[in-house]
Amino acid sequence: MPQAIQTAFRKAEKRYKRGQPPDWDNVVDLAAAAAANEAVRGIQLSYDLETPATLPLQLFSQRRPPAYVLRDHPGLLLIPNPFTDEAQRWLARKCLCDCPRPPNRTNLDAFFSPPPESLFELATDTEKCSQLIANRTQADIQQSDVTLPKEKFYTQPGSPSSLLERQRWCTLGLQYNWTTKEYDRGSSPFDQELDSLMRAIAIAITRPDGASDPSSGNEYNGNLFASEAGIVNYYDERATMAGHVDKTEEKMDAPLISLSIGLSCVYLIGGTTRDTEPTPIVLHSGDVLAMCGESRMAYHGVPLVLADTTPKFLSCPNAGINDNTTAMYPEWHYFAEYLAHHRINCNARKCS
Ligand SMILES: O=C(O)CCC(=O)C(=O)O
Ligand SMILES: [Fe+2]
Repeated sequence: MPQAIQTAFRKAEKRYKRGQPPDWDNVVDLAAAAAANEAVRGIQLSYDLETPATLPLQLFSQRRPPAYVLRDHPGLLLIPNPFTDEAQRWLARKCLCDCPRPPNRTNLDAFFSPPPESLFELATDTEKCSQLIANRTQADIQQSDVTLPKEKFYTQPGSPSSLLERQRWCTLGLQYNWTTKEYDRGSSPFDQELDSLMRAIAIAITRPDGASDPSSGNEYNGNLFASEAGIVNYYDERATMAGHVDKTEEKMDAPLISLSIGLSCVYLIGGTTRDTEPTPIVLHSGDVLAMCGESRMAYHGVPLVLADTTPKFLSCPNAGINDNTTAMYPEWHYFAEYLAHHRINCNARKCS
């Protein structure tokens, strides 16, 4: 048996494998019993979560929402859903329509010529939904250094909805180059509204000057934060993300800020090697997770997405009927259908 199989992280991933009864012992679920769980400790945010004036809606339902750190994972900070329902709908739209389009890249770019619109918009536009998107030639694919999957799907033109099912990630801002394993400089601007949201979080989690108790494990001054690179991950109910460390950024002192929308999942946070026993956490729609300080170097992954867990204000076809988003999204039922069966994760990093 290869060594990797036996690590504590790998064993935990197997405990949450889909299709078997999950092992809920010791799972940290802040929505269920935060105070009762010894593995977590409540902390006070040092600054208010303030909606940036440039954004078209109220993002946060509280200025100082409860926040938590984990006893065994210094620097990992969790804010259970601080967002208004309207803000979650706005974020979902951003991640589905604005982010996965050129010049940002997606996992499908190696196989299909990316259209100017997002696949979600094409798949839900009654006039455009049946158009086919051209696949790349075998020569293009060989040049791009990716292995052509065995599936026949990747060798013929695809409909927007069939491609949307296989859209797994898009990159934001500086684009990660999988060949050189570095970021390409100045490749595309980071969405300004998303950046201002991420900055608002970075500021709120900053430790106050001179505080003697480094309670959050975050030493970084959030006023210096800027989202330079990021990823939007799209998970269907079967998707997982294997344990890894995000360490390609030149400097790792700034927090990595990560948001969840849609289905809940089990998230594993471990240590700097796979041999550290990870702690399983349930992440729900709207939860904010910040990997600060030493947790920035920690193994983490998503072994399980939990079906039937999307909140009604996202999965109900006429959600938001009474708020400002009605005008923005008259066709919410398309989003509702997607979000009922997917989890979206959007994360931002400062690299320099
Ligand atoms: O989906 C998540 O919560 C984790 C995503 C992640 O670790 C990454 O994109 O590097
Ligand atoms: Fe990651």
